[in-house]
Formats: sequence, structure tokens, C-alpha cells
Amino acid sequence: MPNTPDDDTSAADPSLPAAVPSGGLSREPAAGVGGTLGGGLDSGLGAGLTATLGQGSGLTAQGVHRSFGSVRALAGVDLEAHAGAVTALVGPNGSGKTTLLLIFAGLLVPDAGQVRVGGVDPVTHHQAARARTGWMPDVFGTWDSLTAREVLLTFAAAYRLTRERAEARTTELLETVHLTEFADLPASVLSRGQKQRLGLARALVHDPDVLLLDEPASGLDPRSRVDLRILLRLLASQGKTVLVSSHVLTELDEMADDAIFLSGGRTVPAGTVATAQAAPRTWRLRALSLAALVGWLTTVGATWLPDDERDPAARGTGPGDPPDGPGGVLLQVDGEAGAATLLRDAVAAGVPITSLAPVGGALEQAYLALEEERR
Ligand SMILES: Nc1ncnc2c1ncn2[C@@H]1O[C@H](COP(=O)(O)OP(=O)(O)OP(=O)(O)O)[C@@H](O)[C@H]1O
Repeated sequence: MPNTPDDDTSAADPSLPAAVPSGGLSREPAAGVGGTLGGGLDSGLGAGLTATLGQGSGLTAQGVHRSFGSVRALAGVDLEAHAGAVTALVGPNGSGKTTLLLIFAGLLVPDAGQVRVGGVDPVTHHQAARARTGWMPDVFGTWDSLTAREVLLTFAAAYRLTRERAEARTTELLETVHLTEFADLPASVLSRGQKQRLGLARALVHDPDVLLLDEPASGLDPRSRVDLRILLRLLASQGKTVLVSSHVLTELDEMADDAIFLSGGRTVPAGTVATAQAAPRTWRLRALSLAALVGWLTTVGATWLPDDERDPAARGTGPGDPPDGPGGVLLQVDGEAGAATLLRDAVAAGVPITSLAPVGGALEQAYLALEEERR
């Protein structure tokens, strides 16, 4: 049966929150930045849909389709993002990430399928869902005439926070995103990264249970990226559901507990993701003497590639003519146990190893393996 929206969500302006009832806004706000880094992908990466729609927390989607004219942006999305966890939404350009986030945010209506935000259908119970949801779009528009503080106060008012509460929350959030000194400047003069930080504060203004973040780290400097990571971990530890889309996979690796891959508007099945993850990964092995390292690898019959990226001088080097001095190679290693064996054997053979580490993170490797599979 088709869903009936309680207003025209497809026409909604993503930069404006719907007015929401005051209920549900009384909890203490998130504390400022200060949590510890946690995360890392666990074995549940890409876990399948296990809960049923309508559960009281988290995000769920089932059979979601959405087209724009003849373009099928979403062609069957099933996913679950848990409360208390940061979930990465990963996929190539045009795979449907923003479209899905807009549907969760109640700003687009799916053609078919169902979604729930904290147990609420954003299509049929638009305002209740919005009260639970903080949405940070990838591009943050500002009103030229408003200061950063006024932007937050305006959004707080739209969410019906009391004036007193709105002012306290605004001051606190400006501090959290390190914009206090810019609070009374027109938001239009903020740099791209500062605007991103204001966008994050705006998404948090009503202390939502669910956070939807589209490329939140884009434009942020390294310090701000670390702060973002710490803040998202902290919010998850407070029981919030955090769904983050990003192309910066190494960053997602460090903050996400779980990951969902989209490809061509569909969720990649958990089994396919698990297979991609289980594939041997590329590791970088370096030694004080590249000649000794290559000599030993040749002796044991290992297959390797020159580490062109790190050692441009070694580009094109064959097994027979390694340059003298420090250098490294790339090779496929079967898991951490394989890496331990490789290291043990190299050291036992007297190769002066300096480092052995995977190239890229778990998410990047899984992503590349999935890409490879699709070719
Ligand atoms: N309003 C629209 N009108 C027409 N086509 C659209 C519209 N919005 C999205 N699309 C199309 O839907 C598909 C999915 O777009 P979407 O923005 O969701 O992808 P994405 O995964 O977020 O991409 P990116 O990583 O580049 O941000 C694309 O082919 C896009 O061109």
C-alpha cells in the first residue's frame, strides 16, 4: 500500500527544519568534545537486516526504491543502523547515498518500500520523525544576513526550544564545534570548513536521537576531522544512531562500528561484503635493505610488487636488480596470522625489516575488492 505523507515532503527545503512539538526535547544535551576515540570496524561489518521494521530505535529501510524520471537512484535498499553505533554508508558516486539520507531525513518520499527513524515512519509521521532526526547535508547553505549564533537560534526556535534553552544550547554547541569566536559574525563569511562545523551544530541543536551526516568531514582541516570523529563516537556512546556517508574511507574506518555498502542504488548483500573482507589484503613490507628483502622473497618464492608509491626510485625494478638501501614491496597477505608468519620468517632469515602494515584500512580494502568484483 502506498504511503501517505502528512505534508509534501518532496518539496521540503532541506535547510529548514519542520516545526516540531516540544515533547522529546527535554533530555540533557550532548556533552562537548572530550570523549575517547573508539570504534574500528568489528566483525559485524555489513551485517544483514536482522530486526524488523518498527523497532523503537535506530534506522531501518526495507525494499526502498526511488527514481528521478528515468534515473533509478535507489533500486532496492535494505539496511539497519543500530542505536549506540556509528554506521558508515559507503558507495561510489551516484550509488544513491544522498537520496537514501534524504528519505531518512523525511525530505524525499520513496516510490516503494519503507523506512523507520527511531521506530517512526518519516513519510506518514513526518514531524515526529523530524523531531528525532538531525540532518547535516553535504552542502550547507547560510542566510547571508544571519550570524552563526542566529542561525542556531533560528533552528532552535523552529524546533520549539524555549528561548533560554536555545541560548544555552547555542553557546554550548558553538563551543563544541570551536566557533565561539565567530559566533557573532555573519555566517556567510565563514570558511567552507567553518560552515561545515556550523552545519554539524545545527544538526545537533534539538539533541536528536538519530544523526544523518552526508560527507561531514568534507572541507574540514585535520584537527576538525579528529574532533568530528571524537564527537561522533561520543554521541554514539550516548545511545544515538549515527549514519555517516563519506568517501574518506580511512576516516570512516576509525570511527565506524558497522558499514553498509551501496552499489547502483542497491545494498550490497552482507555475504558479498564478508567475502570481500575475507579476501587477502595488500600489505607493505619495508626493510633497511631492499636488496636483502627482495633476495629473501625470491628465495622463498613469494610474489610481490615494487612499492612504487613510496619508492619512486624503485619503479620498474625487477626481482633481479633491486636498488641498494632502504625500500619496500607490496604483497598479498592472508590475514593477520599470515602477516605474523611472514614477519617471523623474514626476521629469522636475517632480513632487516623496519615495518609491515596493511595498505589502507579494512573499509577501503573491502570497497576496492567489491569494485573489482563488479568489473
Ligand atoms: N533531484 C534529482 N534529479 C535527477 N536525478 C537525481 C536527483 N538526485 C539524484 N539523482 C540521481 O540519482 C543517482 C543517485 O544520486 P545520489 O546523489 O543519491 O548519489 P550519491 O551516492 O550520494 O553520490 P555522490 O557520492 O556523488 O554524492 C544519481 O544518478 C543522480 O544523478
